[in-house]
Amino acid sequence: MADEPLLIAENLQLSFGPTMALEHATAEVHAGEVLALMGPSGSGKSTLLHCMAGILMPDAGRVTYADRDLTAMHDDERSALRRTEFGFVFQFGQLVPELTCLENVALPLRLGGASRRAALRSAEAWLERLEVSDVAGKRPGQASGGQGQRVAVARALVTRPKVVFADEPTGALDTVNGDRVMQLFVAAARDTGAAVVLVTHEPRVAAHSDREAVVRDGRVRQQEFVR
Ligand SMILES: Nc1ncnc2c1ncn2[C@@H]1O[C@H](COP(=O)(O)OP(=O)(O)OP(=O)(O)O)[C@@H](O)[C@H]1O
Repeated sequence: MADEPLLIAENLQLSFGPTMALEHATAEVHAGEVLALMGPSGSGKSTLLHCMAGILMPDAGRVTYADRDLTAMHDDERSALRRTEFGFVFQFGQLVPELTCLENVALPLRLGGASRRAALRSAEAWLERLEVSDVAGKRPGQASGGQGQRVAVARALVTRPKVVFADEPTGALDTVNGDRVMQLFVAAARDTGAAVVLVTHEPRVAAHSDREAVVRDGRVRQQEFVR
């Protein structure tokens, strides 16, 4: 693990009207590390993840990625950085329903300028790695929840992002399927060297991480090493 954190959130504050979602929240993740953000419902986990990913802008505080201040960038620059350096996995996959699973995984590469052939070849390899080659030609609606989440993981990793953000990635799955998705997800992320920032309520999901940070009342109350 590198000494310097890859991504640092410092003293973030963010209010939604009267609701103080983040109050001096501080967290960091190193390259290749899996960080789990735990904590009760409404404590600010998702808001913190969205700020770390440059999707939400804090009212105060700073997010630094590879020595670049995300909070000081123009929107275009931040969007470009999200597209090229970050990957995302959410609870319900958010795959494009009209495309096949294979086309869904190829899409980020196509948007990045890859040829159709190269993108599909790479997507095929990722589906195989996530053990869902059998749904390649199916639309997401024809795949099971667990298969859909594996496809979503493949789509998030296909561009080899430096950081993958996952918000309750197995929240809609049963324990067995959820565990398998987490195993495959974390193993694949470790292979590519990606850092993972993961929001979860479930200790068994967090058990796949290297480190846990507990979010309470908009602050990161405690960080502990799982391994
Ligand atoms: N877009 C929004 N508009 C208004 N309030 C919001 C918005 N997003 C979050 N909040 C509020 O901010 C607080 C933190 O929400 P957040 O979703 O970050 O918590 P969480 O820990 O991820 O919760 P959960 O585990 O239930 O998803 C909550 O009080 C929530 O109601």
